[in-house]
Amino acid sequence: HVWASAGQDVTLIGRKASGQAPEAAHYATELPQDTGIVVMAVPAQATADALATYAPARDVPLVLTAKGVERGSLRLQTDIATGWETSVLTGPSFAADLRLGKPTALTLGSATIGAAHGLADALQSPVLRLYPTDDRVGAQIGGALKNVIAIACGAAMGAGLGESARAALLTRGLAELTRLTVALGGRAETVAGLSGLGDLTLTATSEQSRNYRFGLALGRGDTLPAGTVEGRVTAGAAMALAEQHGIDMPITRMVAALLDGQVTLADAMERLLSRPTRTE
Ligand SMILES: NC(=O)C1=CN([C@@H]2O[C@H](COP(=O)(O)OP(=O)(O)OC[C@H]3O[C@@H](n4cnc5c(N)ncnc54)[C@H](O)[C@@H]3O)[C@@H](O)[C@H]2O)C=CC1
Ligand SMILES: O=C(CO)COP(=O)(O)O
Repeated sequence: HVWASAGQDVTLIGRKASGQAPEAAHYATELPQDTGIVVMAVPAQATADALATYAPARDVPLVLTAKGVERGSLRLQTDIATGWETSVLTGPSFAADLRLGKPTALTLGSATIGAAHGLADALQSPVLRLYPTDDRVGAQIGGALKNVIAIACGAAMGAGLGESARAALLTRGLAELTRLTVALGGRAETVAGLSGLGDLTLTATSEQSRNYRFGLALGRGDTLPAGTVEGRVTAGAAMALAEQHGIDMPITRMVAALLDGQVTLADAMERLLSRPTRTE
């Protein structure tokens, strides 16, 4: 019951009942009868389990914040949360910035634009500006795939390939996000917004990002950091989705192969650079 806004009572699900960290008190371990909006903040691979454990489907809005594609099933987050009125809150935001009250702008994606406007009004604040959309697919593909591209950008920087190479990976990575979004029924204009370009820019250039730091360590040959690095699983899952839909995603494919140990970083970069050129 944190984050009460516009008269709505918001329940936050995002910590296992056994988690005893100081902030555990902010998280619910069961849904109160009178909840108005449920916000879920668990890793993408834990969404199905967290919903089954803590949140039986209700006739209230559920807002998902996880950024990733489910391993095996290849489901987007909204396809996991069936039985709910599901929305996604996504875009460029480090939790640490939000916590300090620093200004942030995000995308709020719902099944209808009316629902998205209603939730945006309820959840936004003077420092949290929300842009409604009814393109949940585009918003989710941007959020999920930017983590994979951020790993590639971190790896390039860690390997000393330079900022020009990073800019190339970021831009061609954006083209991959766009192709997959359109193939899955989303809109290219969504990818050009906060949930795609915005989040990719943040994540692929900032050492605050866990995905970028993971890539940096990979590129430097350092010990890989532990903790939540969503792009690790999503690289393979997104590649499988791309294959299902006949989409070319060379950077994502190289990250997936690198993480699977099928190629070295030097091989991956060489293969990317030696691809036949085509019109941009
Ligand atoms: N940290 C950030 O700045 C941002 C994170 N996100 C996304 O939010 C999602 C969660 O990220 P973080 O909160 O940073 O991860 P985290 O790893 O810091 O925290 C995840 C929390 O989920 C809990 N959890 C794990 N499995 C669970 C389950 N089955 N049931 C209930 N709770 C469970 C854990 O106890 C932990 O407290 C990720 O998909 C991430 O990409 C999105 C925007 C910003
Ligand atoms: O999603 C995020 C920023 O928008 C957080 O990124 P990381 O998970 O890479 O830290």
